[in-house]
Amino acid sequence: MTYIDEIKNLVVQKNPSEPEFHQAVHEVLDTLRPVIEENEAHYRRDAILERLVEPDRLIQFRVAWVDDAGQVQVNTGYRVQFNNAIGPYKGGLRLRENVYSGIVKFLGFEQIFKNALTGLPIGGAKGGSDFDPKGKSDREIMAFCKAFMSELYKYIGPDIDVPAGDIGVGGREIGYLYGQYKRLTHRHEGVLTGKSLSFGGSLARTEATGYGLLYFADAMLRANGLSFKNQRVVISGSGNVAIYAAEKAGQLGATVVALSDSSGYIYDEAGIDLAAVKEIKEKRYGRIVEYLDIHPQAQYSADDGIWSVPCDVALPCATQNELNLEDAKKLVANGCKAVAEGANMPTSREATEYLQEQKVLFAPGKAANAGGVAVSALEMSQNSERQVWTFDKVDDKLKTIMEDIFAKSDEAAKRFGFAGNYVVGANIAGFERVIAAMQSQGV
Ligand SMILES: NC(=O)C1=CN([C@@H]2O[C@H](COP(=O)(O)OP(=O)(O)OC[C@H]3O[C@@H](n4cnc5c(N)ncnc54)[C@H](O)[C@@H]3O)[C@@H](O)[C@H]2O)C=CC1
Ligand SMILES: O=C(O)CCC(=O)C(=O)O
Repeated sequence: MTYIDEIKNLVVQKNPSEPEFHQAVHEVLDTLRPVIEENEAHYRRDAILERLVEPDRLIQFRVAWVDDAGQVQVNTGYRVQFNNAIGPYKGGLRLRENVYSGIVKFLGFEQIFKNALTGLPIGGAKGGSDFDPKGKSDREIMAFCKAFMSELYKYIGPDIDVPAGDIGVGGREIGYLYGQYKRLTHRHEGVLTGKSLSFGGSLARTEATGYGLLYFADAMLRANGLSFKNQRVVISGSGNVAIYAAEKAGQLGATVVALSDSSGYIYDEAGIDLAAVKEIKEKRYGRIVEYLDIHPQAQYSADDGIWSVPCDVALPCATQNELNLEDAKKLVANGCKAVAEGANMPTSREATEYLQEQKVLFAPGKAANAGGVAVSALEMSQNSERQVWTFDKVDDKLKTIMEDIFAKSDEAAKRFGFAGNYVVGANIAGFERVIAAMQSQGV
């Protein structure tokens, strides 16, 4: 059995019933074959892969809070501090009913490579809870966030572990979490990113993941003789990543015709009115179907069929495994030329392989959505120097970082004979940086 196959089996055996974690590890390890085969003897001696797939620690805790009816509710909180070879642990917090250790571990594992690709000093982590924010009052959200931070604060710090947002965690939640951290520790410091501009947030962090996705996708299109000009774009989700991906797509000359949420999708042939979506999602915390109240000419489908909408470029920006083989076949049949992942692992492995076989350009999430965490690292820099940079300064740096990630992924793919396979390129480029740091620091 090869070293890689041994480790794949080990991960399944040691982490039973965690299919998302297995999926993320298997996909990465399989693409690393050429590097691992070249260095197998000393990687085995140093147990490099065994160390890479075993988190430094997984913290799990009870979160008890009181709902509006006076009933005590109990959720489970998690933080996986996966690997800090490159810098302090860094990665978001997800609030969603399906969060459990397998989701947190898959996200934390992906985050190691993503953060390495940014070139900035940040290690990999992720966390969250099975709390479902849908339909909760503002007071309930605050009560939950305070209870969550009352335990998490013991394990984090600006040079230890710096959480941020992910699904269900935006500026409002980061504010409540930060307030509780400050109350408990008596310290005003850069312990979270994605903060409001009024207390240490960075300009352009809100836009960063979506804008960064478009900077990466644009670099990929241009390298292949294409561009966003006059292209039809379909984007899943309508949260932070999707909204700002749509905004930048419009600025690059494309027309976004569809967006979704977990209940269904809207299709607007004239191009989605983003101001309306922002009003519904960022202010009212409403559902995407409400778009029809403002634009009755648009169509709404209460299903997950968004990938049947014809497009030139597809940007999955909602959640893991939301684009499967059947969806990929529909995209190809409709002439889709490129898929770029704004979400983490949104495309199933079979769908990814099918798209690549069909010569659809494919940008993997851990490279293409790294703009959010990259600007989070820039927020940490601003907090450390007690400075606030302009929007343009942060946005320029973001663009440079994303173009650099594309160049690194492209170069690594070519170096190992996989030109144009950005999945292989991104995994190898991220792996090389993490392994170099781990080896320099000994066991
Ligand atoms: N916020 C960030 O900076 C970053 C987020 N990501 C990833 O991007 C994805 C989206 O995150 P955010 O936009 O931050 O979260 P969000 O909570 O702001 O938005 C998530 C959106 O996806 C929709 N959604 C969830 N499940 C769905 C489904 N099965 N089908 C269709 N829509 C669905 C929700 O209704 C919501 O509109 C996640 O995979 C996250 O891990 C990746 C990098 C950074
Ligand atoms: O900004 C951050 O630290 C985390 C972003 C994140 O969770 C992600 O890249 O998936």
